[in-house]
Amino acid sequence: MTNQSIPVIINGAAGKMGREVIKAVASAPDMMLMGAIDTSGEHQGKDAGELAGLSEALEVPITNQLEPMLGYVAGERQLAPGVIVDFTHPDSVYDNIRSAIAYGIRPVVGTTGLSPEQIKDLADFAEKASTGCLIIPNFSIGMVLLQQAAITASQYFDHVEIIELHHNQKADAPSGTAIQTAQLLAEMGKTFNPPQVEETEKIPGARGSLAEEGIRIHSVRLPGLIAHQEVIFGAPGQIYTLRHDTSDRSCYMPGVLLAIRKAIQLKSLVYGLEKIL
Ligand SMILES: NC(=O)C1=CN([C@@H]2O[C@H](COP(=O)(O)OP(=O)(O)OC[C@H]3O[C@@H](n4cnc5c(N)ncnc54)[C@H](OP(=O)(O)O)[C@@H]3O)[C@@H](O)[C@H]2O)C=CC1
Ligand SMILES: O=C(O)C1=N[C@H](C(=O)O)C[C@H](O)C1
Repeated sequence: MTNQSIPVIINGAAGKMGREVIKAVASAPDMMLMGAIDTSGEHQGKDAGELAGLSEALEVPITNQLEPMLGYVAGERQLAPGVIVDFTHPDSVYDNIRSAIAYGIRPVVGTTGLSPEQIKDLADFAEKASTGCLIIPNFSIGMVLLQQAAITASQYFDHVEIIELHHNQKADAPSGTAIQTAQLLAEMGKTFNPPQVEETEKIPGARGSLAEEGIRIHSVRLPGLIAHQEVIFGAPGQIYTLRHDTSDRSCYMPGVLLAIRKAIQLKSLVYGLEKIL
């Protein structure tokens, strides 16, 4: 660790993703973990390293004091610019990002559930503050590749639906990844799924949620799942299915570390891992 190391705060440190990020940051030679924030009552004061399952303590206690931590890292002028990684909850992520930018700490955000209006507002705020901010709906390289394949396929198929499948602790639906995938296809400039018949939903929601440009998203929540997505294209006589499966949350860590390194170079908001690869 040197003064050139990137100071990192993890918000949501006691959660499923937060614990993975603790391990990843602790093993990155160019980063130092300076703070571990979590509102969960049962973990206050515990050592972040021990909570994440490391054999040695990191001497970084879990605390719920976000603003004092932002102020402390912002005040460490001899260090590189600070970064806060956010894997918390859709209800708090907007305020977390605004607070971090106000202190000049760069947010790297994995938490989903932000509305397009909130993302626009945050982009304006980051631009005015000349502060880097990354909002990444999915940090896995496999999902970026799936989305690129889907963009290619969408040039040749007019019919497509998305199925996303997640563990049943997930707060938001549809997933941030499915929404982003639909947005990327919608940017191709065509309307998908022209109606073939007049449909009636006998049970509301049977046909899933209607995202941009006629693309439907179906959300499955079950114990035993982690994070999975299918993009299914159909045409007369053929089906083309793209599928990504997460079997371990460590798959997100190369993307998280890349985003932390990128965040200190940026002066505005970037949305999507594909923009920094
Ligand atoms: N972009 C990506 O690649 C990925 C994104 N995600 C997203 O990340 C988010 C977190 O996922 P996951 O780790 O599975 O969720 P968890 O519920 O396991 O972890 C979230 C943690 O944050 C805590 N928390 C909640 N609110 C706050 C707050 N305001 N301030 C600080 N801590 C808070 C929770 O405490 P408590 O339990 O007490 O509420 C919990 O410990 C979700 O939005 C998920 O969709 C997940 C995986 C990959
Ligand atoms: O909650 C999760 O687990 C995940 N959330 C993100 C999303 O909503 O897309 C990313 C990944 O699917 C895992």
